[in-house]
Amino acid sequence: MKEIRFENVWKSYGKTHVVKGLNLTIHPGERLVLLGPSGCGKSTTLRMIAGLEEITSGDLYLNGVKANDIPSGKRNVAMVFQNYALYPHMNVVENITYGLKVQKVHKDEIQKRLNAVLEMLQLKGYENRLPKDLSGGQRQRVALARAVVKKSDFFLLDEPLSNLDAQLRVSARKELVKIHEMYKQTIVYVTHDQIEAMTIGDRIALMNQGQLQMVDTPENVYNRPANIFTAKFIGSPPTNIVDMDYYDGKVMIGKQSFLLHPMWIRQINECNAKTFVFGIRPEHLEIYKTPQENTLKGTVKYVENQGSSYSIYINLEGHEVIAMSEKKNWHPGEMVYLKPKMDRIHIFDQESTQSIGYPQELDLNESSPMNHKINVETYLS
Ligand SMILES: Nc1ncnc2c1ncn2[C@@H]1O[C@H](COP(=O)(O)OP(=O)(O)OP(=O)(O)O)[C@@H](O)[C@H]1O
Repeated sequence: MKEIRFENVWKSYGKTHVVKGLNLTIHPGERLVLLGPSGCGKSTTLRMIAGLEEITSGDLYLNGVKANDIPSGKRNVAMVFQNYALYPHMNVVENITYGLKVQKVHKDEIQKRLNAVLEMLQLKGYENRLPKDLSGGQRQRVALARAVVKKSDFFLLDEPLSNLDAQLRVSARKELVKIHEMYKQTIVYVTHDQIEAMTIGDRIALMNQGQLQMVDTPENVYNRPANIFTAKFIGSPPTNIVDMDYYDGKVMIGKQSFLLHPMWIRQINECNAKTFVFGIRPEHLEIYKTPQENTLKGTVKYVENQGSSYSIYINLEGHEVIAMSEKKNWHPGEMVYLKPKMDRIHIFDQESTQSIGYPQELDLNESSPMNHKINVETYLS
């Protein structure tokens, strides 16, 4: 079955609660990424699955069996750590096969698994090298290989790529996906890197301060963030979040306002929130040099080169917001006109910080995060 289930799990050190009431089911064979800022409890959660941390209260089920008290060695898990934790005095082959020998796996079977994994992770030719004579990328592949040969139901990885440079990370991510397609283990992958989370995860579980914020596909986490924290954490530069008032079909920001599409007016009327916060991603905030219909006026503060585009930092009624542009010709002090793409806005309940939800008409899930399918601009003309 290969399922992992947390039921109201708490982990506390004295009076410090580092995981708070976790309810989460990780489906058989999926790649779930635990994402969140430093110290939010990701590693602790992973270590509880591995049996390396005791659970303070609540229940953990592995394959439907309560596992709170099952010792680590009997949990059928393989784990890869950030620092690889290779045995320094053993060569590549010894590192990879040590665990299997301890488990008394037959030597023909060990050889078979070893050959397969050396091939898959491009370690042929390095069999007799000690870890100190390998590059960071090769060490990381040995650590992956050592975990893979165990053929465990659960494959747990704690920031396994963080010591690699950007290029090696990309190829290592591909290798990991390849391994998963071959062995179909249930993978739990800890990272604080949202790009890694987006590319590796079937689903992302975003944590903050010991609490789960949202669990969903990368597309939904990007397109329909459940709360302000998620909207700000996912995406770079982060989502613009601005206090707003709602009045007569309009979003009021300071002294300015813009008209909402009827689908959003309905959404607001049907929700229970009384006060609101407005959100728009920089890539969904159109920027113009001349006045347009239904735009907000702001002043450019400064421009940052992002390589393929520019981030324009703008003063909007005393709030700093960011818009993106492919062009460089924006200048500090210049007046600009901003138009939020109506099918890309986010509205949150100010009190709970949760999203008020998304109009039924919006169907962004099938599109890539940068595309938007429906054209709602026409209602303004
Ligand atoms: N043995 C311990 N005693 C007290 N506090 C601890 C202990 N181990 C971890 N913590 C605290 O628990 C919190 C969660 O730690 P954890 O390592 O799970 O975070 P993380 O999200 O994996 O962070 P990072 O990305 O920095 O590794 C942190 O604030 C940490 O300081």
